[in-house]
Amino acid sequence: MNDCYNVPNLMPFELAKSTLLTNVNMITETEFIAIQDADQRILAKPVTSPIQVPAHNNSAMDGYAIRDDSLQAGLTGNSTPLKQFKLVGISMAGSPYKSKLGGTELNNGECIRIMTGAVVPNSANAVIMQENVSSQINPETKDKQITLLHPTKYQAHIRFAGEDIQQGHVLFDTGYCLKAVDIGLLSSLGLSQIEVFRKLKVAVLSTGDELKMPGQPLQEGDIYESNSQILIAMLQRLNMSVIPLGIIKDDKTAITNAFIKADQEADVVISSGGVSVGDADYTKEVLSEIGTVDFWKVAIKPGKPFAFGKLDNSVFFGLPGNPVSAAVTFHQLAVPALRYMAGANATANTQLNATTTSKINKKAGRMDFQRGVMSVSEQGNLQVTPLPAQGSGILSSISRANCYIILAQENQGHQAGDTVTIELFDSIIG
Ligand SMILES: Nc1nc2c(c(=O)[nH]1)N[C@H]1C(S)=C(S)[C@@H](COP(=O)(O)OP(=O)(O)OC[C@H]3O[C@@H](n4cnc5c(N)ncnc54)[C@H](O)[C@@H]3O)O[C@H]1N2
Ligand code: MOO
Repeated sequence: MNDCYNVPNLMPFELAKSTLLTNVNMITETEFIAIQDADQRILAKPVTSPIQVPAHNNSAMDGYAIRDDSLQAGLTGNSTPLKQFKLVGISMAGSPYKSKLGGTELNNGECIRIMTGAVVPNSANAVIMQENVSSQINPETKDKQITLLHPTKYQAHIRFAGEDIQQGHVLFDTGYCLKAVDIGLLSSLGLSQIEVFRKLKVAVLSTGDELKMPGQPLQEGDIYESNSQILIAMLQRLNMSVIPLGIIKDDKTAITNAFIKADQEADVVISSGGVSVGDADYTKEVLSEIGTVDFWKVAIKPGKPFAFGKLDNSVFFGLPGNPVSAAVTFHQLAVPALRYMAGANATANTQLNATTTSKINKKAGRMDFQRGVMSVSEQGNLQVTPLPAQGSGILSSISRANCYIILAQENQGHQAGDTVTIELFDSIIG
């Protein structure tokens, strides 16, 4: 029975997480990059808008910009239907209206043809969709004119200069992690480069004599390596520079040499396996000999034998070998620290209440991150189905999950129908 209730010296999860954050440093080096390369990069300086957006009043519709001095703010439908306007010119996107004499404004009773996005003259006080007018030649003056088929509102369909972003406005603070639409926003401000923190360099290695890379034949007792594949994928989603160091044998000298090499190349070294108390578990021993162990063993399940420490130049995370334990400890403990080191603002994953559809087994002693499938019941309520296989070696179970069921350290399980806390998988693990 692997019951750790009576095992002393297990650090509570929240304390482990906060200890990690207070024992790592944020990188200071920054670089200028093209905005096309800025997705998921972390800002090293706030971004302030150099211009106002939109730069000019412009039309939200294809149609006609009119000047009707009887239109007023706050009144609706106050332009008489069948009112007529003399057509004096055209404003296209990128080519504003100019009269034959070079004027850019309208007189009362005049209109121009206008396209979506084209500059609206300051003197115009509404844009009319072309579907809502008829156009004809004035029989007396022979001028081209339009007739409004419906009343219009004051300033209808005009997008105003600066209504999106004011010049000088701080759009993003230091530590903001840019996403795809933000790149478009930066481009809309005319910014071609931004200053970001350089990428964090993270070395990943797996320890274990039994481990083989996919593609190699398995001898008796061997298994295919999976932890580093999970970690590398998550690090890539975090947009960090990964240094893959492969599989290291359960040999103290080999592990020592691998840790020293990793420390020379990376800001962070992450190993998995060999961190428990078995005869071939050298991770913690080597860490204490060539670096320091800040803490070892956390009161969480899966992932109890998690080690955190420092090497000469880098921070060290020793993850347990069981694949689910490695994935969960990386996600729950290492990721917040890595994000902080990379310069990113803290984020919290979404936690919700849900009804469990089946019994949840749990002994007091360690905080559980059970794996579940969140869904919406026929009645429209949030529910969670705990996955039947919660073993820390069962990868297929976490692969099917879309959330954690979070059970506090002293919690002793639940009956079907109870309300539990779930945490939705984020884009790093999910
Ligand atoms: N006497 C005790 N034994 C164990 C304890 C304990 O407290 N006392 N803790 C258990 C818990 S909890 C965990 S978690 C594991 C963690 O052990 P290690 O970190 O030393 O991991 P290993 O023994 O090296 O491997 C465990 C398991 O995982 C497989 N593995 C390892 N690396 C990989 C990899 N890269 N890819 C896929 N699978 C991997 C390995 O073959 C083992 O099956 O210790 C318990 N024991
Ligand atoms: O219970 Mo271990 O912590 O298997 O992951």
